[in-house]
Amino acid sequence: MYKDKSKGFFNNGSRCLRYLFKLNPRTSYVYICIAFTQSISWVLQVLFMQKFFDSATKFSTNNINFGMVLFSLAGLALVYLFYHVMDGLGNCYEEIFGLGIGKHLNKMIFKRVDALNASEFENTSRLEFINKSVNGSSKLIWVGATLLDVVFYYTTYFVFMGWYLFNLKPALAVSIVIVFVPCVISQLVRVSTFKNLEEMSAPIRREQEYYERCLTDKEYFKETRLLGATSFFNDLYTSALNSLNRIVFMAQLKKNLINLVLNLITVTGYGTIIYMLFVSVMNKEISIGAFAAVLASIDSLYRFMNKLISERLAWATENIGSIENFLDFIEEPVTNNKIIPRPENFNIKLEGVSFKYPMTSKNALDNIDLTICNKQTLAIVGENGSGKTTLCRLIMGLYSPSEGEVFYGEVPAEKISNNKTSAIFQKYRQYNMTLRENVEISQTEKITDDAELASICENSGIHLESEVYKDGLNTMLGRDFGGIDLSGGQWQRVAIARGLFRDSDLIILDEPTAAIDPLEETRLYNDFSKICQDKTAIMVSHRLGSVKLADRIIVIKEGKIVQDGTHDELIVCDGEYRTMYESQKKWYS
Ligand SMILES: Nc1ncnc2c1ncn2[C@@H]1O[C@H](COP(=O)(O)OP(=O)(O)OP(=O)(O)O)[C@@H](O)[C@H]1O
Repeated sequence: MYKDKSKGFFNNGSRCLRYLFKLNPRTSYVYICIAFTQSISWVLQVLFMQKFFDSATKFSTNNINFGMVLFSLAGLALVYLFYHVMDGLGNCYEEIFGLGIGKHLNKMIFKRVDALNASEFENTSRLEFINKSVNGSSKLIWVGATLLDVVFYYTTYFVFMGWYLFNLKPALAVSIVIVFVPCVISQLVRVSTFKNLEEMSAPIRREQEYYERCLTDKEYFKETRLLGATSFFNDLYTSALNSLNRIVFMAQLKKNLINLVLNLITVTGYGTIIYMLFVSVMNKEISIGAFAAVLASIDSLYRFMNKLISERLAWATENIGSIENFLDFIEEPVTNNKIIPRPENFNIKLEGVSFKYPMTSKNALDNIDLTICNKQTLAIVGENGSGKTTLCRLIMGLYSPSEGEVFYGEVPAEKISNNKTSAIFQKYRQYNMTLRENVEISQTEKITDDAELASICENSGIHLESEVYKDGLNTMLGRDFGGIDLSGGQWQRVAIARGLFRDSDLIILDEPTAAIDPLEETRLYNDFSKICQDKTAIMVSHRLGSVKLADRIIVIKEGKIVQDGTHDELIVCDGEYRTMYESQKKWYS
């Protein structure tokens, strides 16, 4: 949906390299120097090996003295040492290179994700694209490293070996082709086999992973056990696993049979090269040293080629697509720049606002006209799915209306910074951190003291003196790092404290008390009304007893406002509000 045509391997490869040099030029240049020097250390090994064998041969025919042999042996040893030092340095620098670029990439991706419009997360294909792009960020480093290696490491080595063999005997340069052809064929087979494998196995693997989650995931396993569905999921899991294994086995069999044939071709090629070398040395066309050096390097030549084509380039080809996603994502123009400062006192005005979720056909909100006065407390009520949460998100500027406009004063809400909006949602996060951190996270730069924090906790229904919070504000919450686990209602109070902690002129409470018992909820809403006196407050609740103190109540039905007034006004009208209130009255009497 977001990508009609791939930009191709070379185009994406050069984009990838541009980013490496842009993000951390020094690390990239050092990487190139090390790769080039590593390649030279291989080249030197071939030259010094020939030198050593030649001097040993000459010594045996009394043409040079033993000192010269020792000298060339020492040269060879030094070159080996140099090679191992460079190899170690190369391995170590690979890590540094990854970390050096990775930290900049992370910053870049966090910044880009932060600039996304919240409604983009509601579109499945957009969400899939974002996920793939985020995954592509780490791959960019290693595909970039592979491309640098191809140019500065592998090419240097192959060019030298081609030149060296050609100088010895032009026909020997053919050996490069002999090792190259089977590698390429094997790679082509591998790519097509594994592409098919991926296409066939991806849906089965997703199924299998899902059944595994149903059996083992923290969020599923209790209900799975309670339902007695363990063996049901076990059977589904095993059947998916068997299907997957069958497909993988057939693909592996095909790949290995083809590899076997190609290896036979390579062995035949080796035999030919050795025969050519033997004939050349017998005819005195090449020296014994050159014979030994070529013989020793043929194997490394094959390993080099195999690693380059079957591992490095194969991996790069497989992953270039996700890198393209990542780069496209990073380079997209950012549309939701909240650049206009927030006005001091403002009314919130919705003019003809409609909103439709991506990939749906019906408006979730339909032609809403509403003005919320500065410092007013507005309650939104209505049955499930009527549009309350959607309305809150539009008011906050998290979503842009499909039609109409939301204004803060005279300015569209989506253009205004929401640094002074606080929101407590029905689906809140449970952070595995201390109680203090869980609360302060809503405004980390705010300087506060324990007394203020304790009072916010108290207003949110967190009783610090209770047994639960043994270390007071420093009590670790959540099981992941050895903290205590709280009940749903207790976690909800922590989320409320988080929302109240943030300095705000607009606070939105979207059913933050659903897990709290009705009596406690009524108490909390009374407290909210006091706390929210100097700010605009929007509250959503299904329990009408809790919101009747609000300055104004609107009733939403099927995306439209059907009633608007105070509790006293609405209760005397024959309408939705009274019907809902009457049906709940028994809870409060
Ligand atoms: N992410 C989404 N994608 C598509 N449709 C959605 C999405 N979220 C909500 N909707 C639809 O929009 C409509 C309004 O949903 P909304 O969550 O605003 O209702 P609500 O009044 O807050 O419901 P509840 O009281 O159950 O929380 C519903 O019909 C719902 O199915």
